[in-house]
Amino acid sequence: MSSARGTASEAAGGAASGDGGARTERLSKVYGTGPTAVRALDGVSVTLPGGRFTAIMGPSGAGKSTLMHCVAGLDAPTSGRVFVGGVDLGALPDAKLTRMRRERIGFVFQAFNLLPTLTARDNVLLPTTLAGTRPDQQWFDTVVRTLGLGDRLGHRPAELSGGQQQRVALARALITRPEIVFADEPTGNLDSRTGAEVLALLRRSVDDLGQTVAMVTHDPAAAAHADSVIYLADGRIVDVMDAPTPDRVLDRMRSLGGAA
Ligand SMILES: Nc1ncnc2c1ncn2[C@@H]1O[C@H](COP(=O)(O)OP(=O)(O)OP(=O)(O)O)[C@@H](O)[C@H]1O
Repeated sequence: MSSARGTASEAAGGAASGDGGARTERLSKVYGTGPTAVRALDGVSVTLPGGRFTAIMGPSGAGKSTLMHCVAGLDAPTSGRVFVGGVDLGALPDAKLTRMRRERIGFVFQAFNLLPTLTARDNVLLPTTLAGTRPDQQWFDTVVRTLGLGDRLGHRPAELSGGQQQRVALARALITRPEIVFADEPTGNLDSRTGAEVLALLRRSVDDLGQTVAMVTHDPAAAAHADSVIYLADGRIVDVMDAPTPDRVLDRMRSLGGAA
């Protein structure tokens, strides 16, 4: 299965992309009050289209983490709305929001965040264990095969390389077939070759498994694995680039003053 690739205007929030993925409407987030208040997001309307891989870039303090946390339901916006899979997060009572986060949103972090006492298999299955649901064995097998984890399932995290640990974390994020997977600097702790492998697997989860991925990164080479790149500066979207290449991303980052 191959993903349909949309256009820049879709990625920027123009055209509807069905109920898959996530989108925001005039999202604002202000931290604090009075003269010291910080407007981290300033009216951001963006679509993270279903079945696509979107990178989020921008200089330090641009609002990337805040955007990701608001769309993932980890932080409440000051104003505006967030939809994940067509569901308005702001309209959900706390218990339903928690369930939504657990079952319909996947996370991959720079620090892997695996439980050290559990095997790779039990780490992957943790979201279903916590939810008290039965894992879909066929999907589990597909994810494990796609990510090349078949012969590592009995290992604990300390017995795995960094790249293998990140693959377990990605499998865990995918096990519930979430509406969207958020990856926050997922290659930040990996050497460049292992990082490239993990990025290729994120890419494959979109192309072969039909998943939706949004990744925050400072790395132009990482962003070039995405279908499109959204650039934030001072809490606003300042550009969207389709079919990014490392050179084009680097040029754009330089012009925004955020090149590493
Ligand atoms: N909890 C908070 N309280 C106050 N200000 C905050 C808080 N979190 C973030 N900010 C501010 O909001 C702005 C956006 O921060 P955010 O972490 O979203 O940026 P970022 O683009 O992810 O940066 P980086 O690339 O450095 O991680 C910054 O000015 C930051 O200082």
